[in-house]
This record gives sequence, structure tokens and C-alpha cells, in this order.
Amino acid sequence: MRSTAPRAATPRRYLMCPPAHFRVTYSINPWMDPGKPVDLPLALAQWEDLRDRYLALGHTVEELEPRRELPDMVFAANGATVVDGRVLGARFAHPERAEEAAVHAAWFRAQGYTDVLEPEHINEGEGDFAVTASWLLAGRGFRSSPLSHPEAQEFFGRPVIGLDLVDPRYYHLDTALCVLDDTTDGEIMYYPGAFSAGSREVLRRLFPDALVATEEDAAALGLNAVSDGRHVLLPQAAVGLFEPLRARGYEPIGMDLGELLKGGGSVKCCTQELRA
Ligand SMILES: CN(C)C(=N)NCCC[C@H](N)C(=O)O
Repeated sequence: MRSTAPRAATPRRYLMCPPAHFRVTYSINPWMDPGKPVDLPLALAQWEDLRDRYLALGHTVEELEPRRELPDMVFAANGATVVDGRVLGARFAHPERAEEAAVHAAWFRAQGYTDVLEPEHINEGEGDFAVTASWLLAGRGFRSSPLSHPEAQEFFGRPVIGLDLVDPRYYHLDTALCVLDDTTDGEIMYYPGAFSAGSREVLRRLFPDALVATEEDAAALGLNAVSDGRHVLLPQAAVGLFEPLRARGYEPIGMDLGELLKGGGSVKCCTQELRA
């Protein structure tokens, strides 16, 4: 029987970017409708709530200066992937976000990171890379190039497991899969419908005990979640995930990021993890 003992949280360091200039003026994913108005003060309040929740849980939050000409910068998870203090920069698929990559790379250099790779191939940071204890799970199909996978493997020296995304609503890996406990290779939650048949089989083989999300919870972007090993911050509308998480010893914390959902992102998209 699976243990329901409370899990242990570990302190994290996150990089976030306030949505001071967030707006939806173009559409590069099916969630974005430039016809729908964004309530900017509400978006800011929702984002601050998320940041403050991290701080209250004892985590550190670094803030990136938002740029007026880059309305999607609030989705900071896309700007890089950091593991063991090594920074794999991003290269965006769409010209609308291209300049964000340099902003992130400059921030890391200014912070004293020395191992910063500006990649040759398209990768959208933690949008498509998820880190377990020893692997890098890597999405492809809509944004990150399959060629970014060997590039990441070479840079981090970790085995990369490529996963094919097939449903445009789940255009990034982190809209369909979340690592719950990164001290093991076994604890994830995911939505099978986002993946090709072969990738579903890979996930079943590697993660036989995974929490499998329903279509309804996935459609609420419930997998776009952040776990510190114990607390799982996730969109509050993904109600079906709360009990299964509790049954595994996690403490789900529902967040309302409804305004940012209009850009196609939620909790995880707003949160880049700085791993040492
Ligand atoms: C989890 N992450 C990082 C994301 N899924 N990012 C959301 C990006 C949204 C943006 N409008 C875009 O389409 O690129």
C-alpha cells in the first residue's frame, strides 16, 4: 500500500516576473484570444498572491524586471532551465517571444552564473523540460525542437527522455506533466491524452505509480503545478487532483491565476526554478 505520511518540503529558489505589461495581443497557443480583455490589476494581484504564497512557505523568489514590449514575460519558466547551477538558456519558437531569451541570459550572467549556454536549437525552458532526481523529461511537438534534447543531455549530463506532445492545448510539457518529488525518479502526475501512444507507454513504464489526471483537470491546466516536495501549488479549478494528492501525502494549495490563463499559462509557467 502507498504511504500517506506527510512529505518533506525542501526550500526552493524561484525566478518570477511580475505581469506589469501582460496583455494578449497575439495568439500563439489555443488559450490566447486577443478579443478577450485582460484585467491587468487582477492579473497582478493573482501573481502577487502566488509569489507571496511561495514566500510564506519559506521559499526565495527572485524577480525579473518586466519589459513593456514583451507581454508574455510573466511566463518566466520559459526563459531557461537551471540544474546544478548550469543554465541552459532558451530559444523561442515564436518571434513574439524571441527577445525574452537574451533578457534571461543577461540576468543569469549579472547574478554571477558562469555556466550559461545560449542554445543552438529551439527550447522553451522549463515549459518543455522537467527535472526528476536523475532524468530530464523533455517535450517536443509544438515548441521545443527534438534537436534541443541531445543539446540538453550534453549540457547537463543527464539522460533525456523525449516525450511527444500531440494535443495543441497542451503545447508545452508542463501543461500536461508535473514532477511532484524530485528526490526520486518515480513521482509525477500527468495527463495521458496530451501524449502520443508511444510516449504514453514510456510514461507507464517509467512511472507505474504516477497520479494520472483526468481530461477535466488537465483542461483546467491542473498539471501546470509547482511542488516543493510537499506543497503542490496548482490551479484551484483542478478540483479532481486535490484528493489524490492528499492520499499520497502532498498538501495541495489551489491558486487562482485566471487572468494569466488567458495567455495560456498558470502556476508553473510563472515559476522558473533555480536549482543551486
Ligand atoms: C509552463 N509554461 C512555461 C508555459 N506553458 N508557458 C506559458 C506560455 C504562454 C505564452 N503565451 C506562450 O504561448 O508562449
